[in-house]
Amino acid sequence: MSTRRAVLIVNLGSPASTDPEDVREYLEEFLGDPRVIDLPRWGWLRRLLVNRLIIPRRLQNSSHAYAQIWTDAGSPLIATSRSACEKLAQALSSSDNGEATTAADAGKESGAPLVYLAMRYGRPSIPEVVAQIAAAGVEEVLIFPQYPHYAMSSWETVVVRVCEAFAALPPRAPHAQQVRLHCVKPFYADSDYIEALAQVCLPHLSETPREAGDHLLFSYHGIPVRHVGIASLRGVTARFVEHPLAEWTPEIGGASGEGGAGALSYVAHIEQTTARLVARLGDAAPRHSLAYQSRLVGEPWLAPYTDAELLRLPREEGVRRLFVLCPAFTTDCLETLEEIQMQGRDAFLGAGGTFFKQIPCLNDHPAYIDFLASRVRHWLKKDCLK
Ligand SMILES: C=CC1=C(C)c2cc3[nH]c(cc4nc(cc5[nH]c(cc1n2)c(C)c5CCC(=O)O)C(CCC(=O)O)=C4C)c(C)c3C=C
Ligand SMILES: [Fe+2]
Ligand SMILES: [Fe+2]
Repeated sequence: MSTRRAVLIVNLGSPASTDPEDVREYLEEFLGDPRVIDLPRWGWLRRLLVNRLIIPRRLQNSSHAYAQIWTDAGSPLIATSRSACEKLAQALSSSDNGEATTAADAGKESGAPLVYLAMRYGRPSIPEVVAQIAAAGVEEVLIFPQYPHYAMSSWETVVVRVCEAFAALPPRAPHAQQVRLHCVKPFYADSDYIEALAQVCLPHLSETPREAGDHLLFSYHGIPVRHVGIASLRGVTARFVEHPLAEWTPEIGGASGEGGAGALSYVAHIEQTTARLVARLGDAAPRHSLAYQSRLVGEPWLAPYTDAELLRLPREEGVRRLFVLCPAFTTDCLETLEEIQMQGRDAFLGAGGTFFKQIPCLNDHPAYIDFLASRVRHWLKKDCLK
């Protein structure tokens, strides 16, 4: 009998609704994650700071921002992630490696890998989806965090939470103790990922004739400067030693550079994505620069800041027409649809710009589905850890 396999796609997640109480619950889970807000070290003091100071100050603005982007299908991030999962399952089912089915078809017997979707915060939660995976008798799981770049607050917290959820399954859960976990590493330089970005960008860049003041801004989600190079294995149990984090342990905390000492550097990953995409776009890309968005107050975050750049570029660099690409987000979400597409556009046009285009994220674009399917096929061929 063939091994039962599943792919677990994990994205960040959204509140259940734009109601301030749902947004509060979501932010409490998100900002209560010690890999997101890691100071102060004492849990009780951190919870006090997050729940009594940070969240009350953000709640009204966050709920309003979510209301601006909410659709009939709910959160764009969740709806788009669902669509990408369905398309991935379809793509795999037409491949040579057997058929894949979405988790909704799990009752039907087949040797095919199942495709599951979970959110790091909110629902469908990682523990509930992990319980479904165990109940389906799955023996091998490919964790696929939807983050191209390593950060403790994104890729790592997803992987650790999945490991914790498997470890917490009751011992009698079917196959709970035998499930083998593998994981897709941050894919910042993967040629299929870069190609997918190029396929999304090119039509937008060529939509209008090129002009002298054109500029392409790469806007990545920021993190506190202090987080660069931090990685923590807390929560990854010895049972999951096949996990690539174990393979990377000696490299954690190193300097920048690919593959060697800086394998977990967010900034090194971002520079690689930018350089490779610019090389791929060639003459199709106008002048470009890089900035970091979505910072919280309280300590220095990676700079330059996108909001400041949106004012500086027209005022000091003579930029008139701006394209903004956000490659840290695989799915359009609050940070692209509201912060860039709404607030960013207003700021840039108000500062003298004449044209503003937010290039969509990869979402469920066929080239992104090709990339997802290609990573899964590598795993099915058992060479995912090479
Ligand atoms: C792309 C990777 C992400 C990293 C790294 C990241 C780090 C990080 N984020 C916060 C605080 C917030 N982020 C918020 C929204 C948000 N963040 C990401 C991705 C990354 N965050 C996404 C995809 C989203 C959008 C979710 C959606 O529902 O559409 C928010 C909530 C919105 C708000 O109130 O502004 C907060 C807060 C920190 C502190 C951090 C690293 C330390
Ligand atoms: Fe964030
Ligand atoms: Fe934001």
